[in-house]
Amino acid sequence: MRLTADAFEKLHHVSTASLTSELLKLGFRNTFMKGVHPLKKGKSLVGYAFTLRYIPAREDLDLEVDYDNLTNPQRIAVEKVEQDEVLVIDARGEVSAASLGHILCTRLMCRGAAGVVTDGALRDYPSIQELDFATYAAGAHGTTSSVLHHPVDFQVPIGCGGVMVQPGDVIVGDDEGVVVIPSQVAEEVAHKCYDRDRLESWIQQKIATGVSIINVYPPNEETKAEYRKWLAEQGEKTC
Ligand SMILES: O=C([O-])CC(=O)C(=O)O
Ligand SMILES: [Mg+2]
Repeated sequence: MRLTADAFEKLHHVSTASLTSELLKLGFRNTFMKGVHPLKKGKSLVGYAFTLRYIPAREDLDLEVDYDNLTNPQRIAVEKVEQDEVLVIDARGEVSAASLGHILCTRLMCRGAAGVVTDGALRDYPSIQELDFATYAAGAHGTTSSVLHHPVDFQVPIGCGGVMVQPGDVIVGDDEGVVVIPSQVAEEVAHKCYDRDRLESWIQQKIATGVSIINVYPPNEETKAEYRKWLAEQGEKTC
């Protein structure tokens, strides 16, 4: 299920914190990945999950140093990720070897991918930071993936940072971290969250002038009316 262009764009302008609150209202409590951080601050991420699952490596199967692009699920996945998709890797939170590195990130960027998210590590970390590409990881490690990880399949449900990710779920990242939005609610959540963030930034500006949180955060009917008036003055349609 794909988002409207409007909803996709709005998700670039909402915070992951706000998204977790909107998802909580719908009953989703576990949506924010633990321990997964942006390599590049100020680069937001919005895209559709393309999942890749790693299991622990074993010496008889994972001794390859020259990965076979035709048989290795990691390499096959990299050549399948499409425009606006995010490669989300289940690395079991293991950061003692990389999930992938600079060249594979570059290939994904050139394929039009929106970004890479792993709950493991990335290698070539300083070079990846130089790319104009949204990348999120739990750490940096110079060692190649096959020492620790056996890529086993892709486009299956996975866990990443302690959160379930289904292929096609909407992934949103900001400087705080990464949120997973179940695809069936993503359109609704995008619009509600955008409206919520506008209201909250108006409230924050009001609180910064020294007024009490009482009746303002959360807003009572009077404060809501004041906000609607302000929105109308901005020439915006009210929500
Ligand atoms: O061999 C690897 O782990 C991948 C790698 O360094 C890269 O993508 O640049
Ligand atoms: Mg490399």
